[in-house]
Parts: sequence; C-alpha cells; structure tokens
Amino acid sequence: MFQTVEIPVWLVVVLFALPGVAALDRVIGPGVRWFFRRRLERLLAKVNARLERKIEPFKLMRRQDMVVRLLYDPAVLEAVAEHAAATGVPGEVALEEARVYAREIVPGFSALFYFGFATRAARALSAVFFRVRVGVVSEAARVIDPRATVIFVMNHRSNMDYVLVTWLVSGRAAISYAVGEWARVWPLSRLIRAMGAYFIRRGSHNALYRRVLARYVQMATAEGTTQAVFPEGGLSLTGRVGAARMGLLSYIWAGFDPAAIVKGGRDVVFVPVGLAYDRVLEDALLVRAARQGGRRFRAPILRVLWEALRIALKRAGGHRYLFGTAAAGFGAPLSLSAHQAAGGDLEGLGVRLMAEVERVVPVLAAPLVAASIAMAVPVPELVARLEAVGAVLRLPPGGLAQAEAEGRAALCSRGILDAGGTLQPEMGDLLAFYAAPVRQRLGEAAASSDISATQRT
Ligand SMILES: CCCCCCCCCCCCCCCC(=O)SCCNC(=O)CCNC(=O)[C@H](O)C(C)(C)COP(=O)(O)OP(=O)(O)OC[C@H]1O[C@@H](n2cnc3c(N)ncnc32)[C@H](O)[C@@H]1OP(=O)(O)O
Repeated sequence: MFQTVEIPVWLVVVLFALPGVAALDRVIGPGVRWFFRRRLERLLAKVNARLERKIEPFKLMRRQDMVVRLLYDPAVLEAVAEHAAATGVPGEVALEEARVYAREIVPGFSALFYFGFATRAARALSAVFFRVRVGVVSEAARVIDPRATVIFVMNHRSNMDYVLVTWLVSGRAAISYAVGEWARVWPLSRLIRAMGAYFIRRGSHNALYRRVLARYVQMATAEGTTQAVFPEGGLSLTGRVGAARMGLLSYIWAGFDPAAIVKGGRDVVFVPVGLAYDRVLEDALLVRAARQGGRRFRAPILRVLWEALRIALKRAGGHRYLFGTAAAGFGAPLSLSAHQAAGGDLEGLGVRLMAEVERVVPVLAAPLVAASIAMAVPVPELVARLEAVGAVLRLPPGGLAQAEAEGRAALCSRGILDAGGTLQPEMGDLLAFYAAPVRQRLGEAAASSDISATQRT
C-alpha cells in the first residue's frame, strides 16, 4: 500500500496533463464551440441573404441525426422487415445493414467548407483552365417558384463539369450532387460529403439499398434541397448527350405528390444544363474507352485535376485560359407538377429533359471547326445551319474568321491538326469526339456504336 512505485517521467507528464486537458475542455471548450457556432451562424446569415435559394434546415441537420431520420423512416423500416423475411437474417442484422447504407449515402454538408473553400477553389480552378461563358439562360429559369425544389440536370463531359457548375450557381444556391461510387475513397469521400453531395451505388440489385437511397432522395427533394444529377450516369464517350438513366428520376417521381403543393408542399423544377468545352481534359481516356468498347477505365477527379495542373504548370507563361473556352447553357425549366398535369409520364420526362439539355449545349470554336472538318462543310455554312436550328453559339467576338482561327489553334495544340491544318493520323476519333455535339445539334443521328456510350466515372 505504501511502497514506492517507479514510473517514467513521460507517464507522469501524461497523468498530470490529462486532468488539465479535461478541465480546459470544460472551461474553454464551450467558449470555443460558441465562437465557431457564432461564426457559422453569421456566415449562414450572410450567405442566405444573397442566395436565391436559401440553405434549408434539412441540409444543415447533423449528419448523425439525418442518418437516424432516414433509418427510422417508415418506408425504410418496412424494407428492413421485407429484407429480413426474404433473406432469413434477424431484424437487427437487417437494420444494421440499412444503417450502413444510410451512413454511406447521407452527406455532411459544411457551409463553411462549401462557401469558404469549395466555391472559391472551383472559381480559381475554372479560371486557370478556361474562359468561362454562360451560353444562354432561359428567361423562365430566372423566375422559378422560390419554394420549389430545383434539380439541375446536366450532360456529363468532364470532371470539370461540377467544378464549373458549382461556381456558376454559387451565387444562387448550394448544390447537392449525386456522386457515383468511384469517389467513395478517403479522404475524397469526406470532402465530397462536406460539399453536401450524396453517394449512390450503380448496378446494386439490393432492394434494401435501393429503398434507402430512394427515401433519401425523396426526403431531400421534399425538404427543398437543390440538387444536381448527371442522368447519363457517367462521362460521355462520344461527345454526344446520351439518354437518361431513370433511377434517380423514378425515385423523385415516386415521392412526388402534386396534390400536396396546395397544402404547403413543394413543386419540383428541373433545370436542364448543357455543358461544352473547347478541350475536354479526359478526351484521350474517353476516346480510348469508346474504341475498346470496355467500361473499365476510370477518370478519378484527383488524377484528372493533377494531370491538368501538370499541363498548366508546364505551359505557365503567364497566360490564362489554357484550354480555351468552357460554357454552360441553362435551358427552360420543367415543372414536375405541370408535366404530370399535362399527362406526361416518367419516360417522357427523361426524354424531354435530355432533349432540352442537348438543345442548350453551346457551340464553341474548337467543336465548330472539328465539325466543319469532319463534315467537310465550310465554317460559315455550318454556322448558318446551326443558326437556322436555333443553336446557341458562343464564339469569339471577332467574327467567324477569328472563331475559325481559334478553333484551329485549339485543335492544333491538342495535336489533332498539324501546323498546316491537316488532320493527324490516328486522330480521327478525337476529331469525331469534338465534332459530335455540333453534329448532334444539327440533328444527325448517332452511329449505332455511339448510342448510350457513357462511361462511369
Ligand atoms: C476543387 C473544388 C471543387 C468544387 C466542386 C464541388 C462539387 C463536389 C461534388 C462532386 C460531384 C461529383 C459528381 C460526380 C458525377 C458522377 O458521379 S455521374 C455518375 C453518378 N450519377 C448517376 O449515375 C445519376 C444517374 N443514374 C441513375 O439515376 C441510376 O439509375 C442509379 C440511381 C445510379 C442506379 O443505377 P443502376 O443501379 O444501374 O440502376 P437502374 O437500372 O438505373 O435502375 C434503378 C431504378 O430505376 C428504375 N427504373 C429504371 N428505368 C426505369 C423506367 N424507365 N421507368 C421506371 N423506373 C425505372 C428501376 O426499376 C430501379 O428501381 P428500384 O429497383 O431501385 O426501385
């Protein structure tokens, strides 16, 4: 009892430090937390004052609370019971499985991270690589019912898509993206969650998982969370806008009750967005995947951005816009209640949305020149044809000669044309890739191998 115990000095330090840390946590901890909470509240008030679509309380719920709310949703509990009965596992095991799915899906939005870092980084990154232009903004897109839930529906050309759109829309709303399983790697997954994005698994045939995902999407939509989806389900391998996969749209459709709008519920308004680039950062990967007909390649965002940054550093001679112009067109919004009231069905919704996305993809100089070469049609004639079908042209202001010169220069720097303007051997696929959106806008049908050629990212 009274013997002497010999212990190392470091242990003494630790033993004395622990109560000190605990006391500090008690005394200073609340103050520090209060300080950060006040900062966050002030930031939110500032951000909400300028946002057209305010950040809703649902988005700010603690991740843990949101997981619990999703897990104990009656439809999820019903699915848990069905899963237990179908597989023979005990109810608690099935519930635990649902908890894993809920934890995987639910985001952990941080306003501080989104507005303090992500939107600024998105802006800086976009400006290094591209001269960013807005192709067209439909008048109706400016006057959407402020209570409606807005869902941006976009074509997927590049990993720059969400960087670009996040920045372009940052003055109006914070967007929650549906992100494929490719990004579920630490630490990227944490950053993506902090941006308010939710994860989705593709090709899962697990009914329980599907129900949890469906309920999350329905809850977020009912609570007014502004979202963005790439209905094609991956990057376009051909350069064309592909058909919509119906999963997320079908969940939104199933959870929507137009009769609830008069009782304070929300309409859902889809805003089609068409994206176009003079240079797609992943072009070689996509064209190779299309050529091989495989779907195994991945274009992870970090690798793509690293590659782009490497090229940028190499060429950094003080000039910006290394990859020419990138542009986004915002099409006519489509109200889900109006679509249903007019007798439209789910399939029709997908078709209408993708047609509008295709219609507002801006025509840029490099794709224009690529199409002119691929179709053997002079640029002025091609422009006349595009104007005749109402295409949105986002060309340099100096006239067609300048547009043609810039387009050629972009194709030369990409190695598609040589200095004399001749198509380089082996570059036919890449030329076709850049020409594709213009040809599609002119109503040319896809080659049979092009149909629904999108690559999972
Ligand atoms: C530095 C600063 C940066 C700043 C920046 C910040 C932003 C930081 C965020 C990052 C952002 C990243 C963004 C990544 C971009 C992507 O990751 S794109 C790829 C992921 N996105 C998508 O795939 C979206 C579209 N896909 C879908 O909707 C898919 O359907 C799903 C939901 C993923 C499921 O796919 P699937 O497993 O292949 O299943 P699918 O055959 O489509 O069927 C699913 C369901 O739809 C139903 N369905 C299918 N067709 C129909 C039909 N015609 N009618 C009725 N029902 C139908 C099926 O019956 C099935 O129903 P359930 O069995 O679930 O009840």
